[in-house]
Amino acid sequence: FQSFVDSGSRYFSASWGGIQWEKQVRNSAQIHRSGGMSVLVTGAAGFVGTHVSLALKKRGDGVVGLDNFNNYYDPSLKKARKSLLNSHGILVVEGDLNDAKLLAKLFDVVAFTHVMHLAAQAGVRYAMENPNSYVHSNIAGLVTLLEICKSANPQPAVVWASSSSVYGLNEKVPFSEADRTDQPASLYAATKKAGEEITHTYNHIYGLSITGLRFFTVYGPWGRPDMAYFSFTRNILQGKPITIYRGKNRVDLARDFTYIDDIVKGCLGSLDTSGKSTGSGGKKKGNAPYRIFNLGNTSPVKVPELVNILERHLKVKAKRNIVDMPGNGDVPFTHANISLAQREFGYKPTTDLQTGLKKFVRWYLSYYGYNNRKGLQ
Ligand SMILES: NC(=O)c1ccc[n+]([C@@H]2O[C@H](COP(=O)([O-])OP(=O)(O)OC[C@H]3O[C@@H](n4cnc5c(N)ncnc54)[C@H](O)[C@@H]3O)[C@@H](O)[C@H]2O)c1
Ligand SMILES: O=C(O)[C@H]1O[C@H](OP(=O)(O)OP(=O)(O)OC[C@H]2O[C@@H](n3ccc(=O)[nH]c3=O)[C@H](O)[C@@H]2O)[C@H](O)[C@@H](O)[C@@H]1O
Repeated sequence: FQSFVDSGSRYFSASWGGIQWEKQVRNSAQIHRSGGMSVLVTGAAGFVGTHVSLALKKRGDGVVGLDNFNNYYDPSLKKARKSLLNSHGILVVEGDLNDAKLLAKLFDVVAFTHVMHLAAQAGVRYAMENPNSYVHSNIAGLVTLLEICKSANPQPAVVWASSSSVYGLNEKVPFSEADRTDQPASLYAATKKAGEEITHTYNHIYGLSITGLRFFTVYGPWGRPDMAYFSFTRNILQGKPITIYRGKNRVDLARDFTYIDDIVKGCLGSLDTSGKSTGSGGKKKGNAPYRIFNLGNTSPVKVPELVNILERHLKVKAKRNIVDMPGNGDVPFTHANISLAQREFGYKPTTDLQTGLKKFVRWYLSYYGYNNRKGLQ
């Protein structure tokens, strides 16, 4: 097959199909532990997708990845993550969520027990530049995927990434799952909130087991170059200034930065407790779980403090340019109440920002070849 799909910002082609391809898909989905699961991981070449795929494979679950390798940020980093996954026996199929034929084919080849849906247009501020990419991946792509899941026989359980940004202008802290989420501050947040409601209808009408995870600003090795901790590191090392946003009345912005390994544990815990979908072939036969969990660190840190920590690890002073928050969709602070996830599957983050950034910096220096330069070890 040759499929041509609109990935939001460009057209590209991806080859799939054929006996050889099907064999590769089946091999990758093979389960190597009793009671294991076969998981379709969307966004597998992304930051979180790579880590979750590796963790699933490591414990003996079958994993097939899907990613469109779009150019929102450097696709060569996505290709490098794909190579890492390949070296662990994980196939990443190149294709778009909106390619219903490809998705149907994947479900023909493998009876996936679970879908870990992480593919999305991420990033809060980019929504002002390219709003349609959010509609394409986070709304249209989500519906295409759910349509396939609903009709699959057996139906998989779906665990997917929502976002802490759904709390929007909510001022009650810490953020709890029962709090208001009807005042989004960005189109990104609005599409994630829409995702929570769209998935609810598929749970209600078709009996799909749904778990939405509200991740709080995730960071770590193999991370996303568009995020502050990553772009600050790049600029500090290159001697370029960094821009630090400041809130109303000169109040520092703060985030509940959460280390990737803690997020991975939360994803696996969610998959393990997701229960079963109850429908088959598009018909509901009983009620299935619909759950939403915060996955944060419960320990917010101000952005200037994030920069202090990076300076210490990099042993380089940042050139700080402090400006008022430009009304670009950012919220002033985030802070997760994680008691629900703690109760349901023992979620307990263990990595503080200092420790997590050390691991990130070590990876960054090695990946970008800084290790042989003086003063950076
Ligand atoms: N990293 C965070 O801080 C954070 C916080 C909250 C929520 N999230 C959510 O978690 C998920 C993973 O985020 P991430 O940080 O790994 O982002 P990421 O951009 O690194 O990963 C997403 C991957 O999805 C792929 N993708 C995008 N649109 C696609 C489409 N239409 N079809 C197929 N593939 C597509 C991209 O190529 C990318 O590799 C996303 O849903 C994101 O919105 C992330
Ligand atoms: O938790 C979430 O739901 C969101 O977390 C991050 O969004 P954000 O918290 O904005 O993460 P960064 O882009 O890394 O920004 C972190 C902080 O640094 C600030 N910042 C960012 C960029 C910059 O140049 N300067 C700056 O001060 C931001 O205002 C924010 O307070 C991810 O980018 C989103 O995809 C995700 O959905």
